[in-house]
Amino acid sequence: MTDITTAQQDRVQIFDTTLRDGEQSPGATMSHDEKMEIAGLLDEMGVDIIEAGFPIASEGDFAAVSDIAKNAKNSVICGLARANFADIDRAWEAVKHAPRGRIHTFIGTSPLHRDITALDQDGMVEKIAATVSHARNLCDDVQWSPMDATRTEHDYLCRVVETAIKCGATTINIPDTVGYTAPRESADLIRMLLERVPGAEKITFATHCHNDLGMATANALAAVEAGARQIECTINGLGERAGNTALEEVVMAMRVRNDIMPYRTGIDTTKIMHLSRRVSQVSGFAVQYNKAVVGKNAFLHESGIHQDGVLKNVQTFEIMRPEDIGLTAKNIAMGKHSGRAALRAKMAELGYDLGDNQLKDVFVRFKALADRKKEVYDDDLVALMADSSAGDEHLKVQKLRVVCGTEGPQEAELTMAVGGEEKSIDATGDGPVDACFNAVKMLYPHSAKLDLYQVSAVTEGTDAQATVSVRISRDGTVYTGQSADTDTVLASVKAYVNALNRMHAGQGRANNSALQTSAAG
Ligand SMILES: CC(=O)SCCNC(=O)CCNC(=O)[C@H](O)C(C)(C)COP(=O)(O)OP(=O)(O)OC[C@H]1O[C@@H](n2cnc3c(N)ncnc32)[C@H](O)[C@@H]1OP(=O)(O)O
Ligand SMILES: CC(C)C(=O)C(=O)O
Repeated sequence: MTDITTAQQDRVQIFDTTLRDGEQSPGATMSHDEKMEIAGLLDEMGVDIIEAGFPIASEGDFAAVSDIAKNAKNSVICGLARANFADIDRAWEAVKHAPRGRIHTFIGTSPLHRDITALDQDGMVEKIAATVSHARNLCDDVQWSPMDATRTEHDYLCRVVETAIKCGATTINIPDTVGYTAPRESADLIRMLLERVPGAEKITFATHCHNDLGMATANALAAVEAGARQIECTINGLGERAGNTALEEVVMAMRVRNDIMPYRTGIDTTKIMHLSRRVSQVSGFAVQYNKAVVGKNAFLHESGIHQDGVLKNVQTFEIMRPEDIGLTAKNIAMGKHSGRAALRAKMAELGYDLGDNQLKDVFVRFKALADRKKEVYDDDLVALMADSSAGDEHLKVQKLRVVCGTEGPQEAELTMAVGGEEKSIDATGDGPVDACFNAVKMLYPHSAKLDLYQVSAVTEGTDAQATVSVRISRDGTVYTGQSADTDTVLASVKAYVNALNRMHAGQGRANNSALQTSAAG
């Protein structure tokens, strides 16, 4: 017979905040549709709680959280709120549509944050009592966070946590807001709260770590060992500054080292790779090659001794099986002679369930790519999917010819459909990309500013595809575009046009422009 108490004690809830804290990374904007897609994938993967946004922040955030709540299947949908009634009411308005909704309210409790909100210790306790009670009157599932908990005096932290529990909080999250703590201290803090706070045994403690000193994963796991039973994390560790605890890292650590960390999650780990790729694509944040679990090199072996070992027994240099995170065995080689059945099967391996119409479109583009490239790798196909665009776009690149080289100025001849009307222009610039962007702007005059232009090679070789991310902004709203092609200049123009199409369709996000501080002053 299963020991139910032990089983429950071993279960760690995964709270994903890619769509809230992750999206707070400067520049990591996601459109409404992209958020819906990512939330659907997180729900399917078995994430227990999805923090879908900060509903009072903007109409766009409110709409995203409401729509995600309406479409939720298994996950609890959570909205963030500051310690005031207006934020809490707005969060409830958004999450109440979910089969299970949660309000997450917070306030900074450390001396630095008490100064900012101009509250003394007693005043803050009163505010916490009033706001947590208000949230609990609206919703049965209330999470409360003392922001900057790891720099809050212990006695005061115990007092505020006790207040929140008494007023109805069901989860208490202990954030290491600035990535300041270290593993032993992270564990000691949770242990101290469990020992000292009356009622602590009735609620779930959560851990929310940032990676400023590279310790977010270690700190989260240490908190779990001490009794926390919810980890807050993001896909690829996306998040403010150096990011949050990476979901894939904590989940795989508990799975691979279950001998010393005997905890369970509800995550279907085979969905990790697909989510990692999609979040990277939609946020425009590339995953570093040597990133734990999901980096391009995580299962690659180049040096002879390692290759020899892996060939004789893969466990010599691999502690996880690639298929456990959804990296498929490459037994279907894709090339110009492949047909639709193989493409559909390969795409399914990569996590894309293609309907008949989508397969038709992707197949045409796959064949065009296979004609230009000797081998079509999995990453090429993923890039091809990122390049999928709707047929009814306002701007469409039709023809492009570029002259570049040592004899400047570089020139671009561009033909583009603008609202269905074909237009052509010649333009010059400082380099081929500049010439092309100038041509686009002459055919479609606009006042948007180019904030980011980023190119990365998808695979190796001179025939590799380039993926290009472009970010533009206008009147405080940010629009992103992506494209991939073996022709880097064409990929650049298509990514730019993709961002402009989103601007035309009003699919942007308010720009909480990043403040940057520098040690140099
Ligand atoms: C650690 C974290 O990740 S916390 C979440 C951070 N995320 C974000 O801030 C993203 C979304 N934020 C936004 O869109 C905006 O900041 C808004 C809409 C929430 C607020 O915008 P504004 O009203 O213009 O306020 P602004 O951003 O300038 O300042 C924040 C205000 O909230 C107050 N505040 C901050 N945290 C809290 C809190 N937990 N409870 C109550 N008040 C708070 C600040 O003291 C400040 O108040 P003030 O305007 O009276 O000085
Ligand atoms: C809102 C809180 C939980 C937060 O994001 C932090 O403190 O980092």
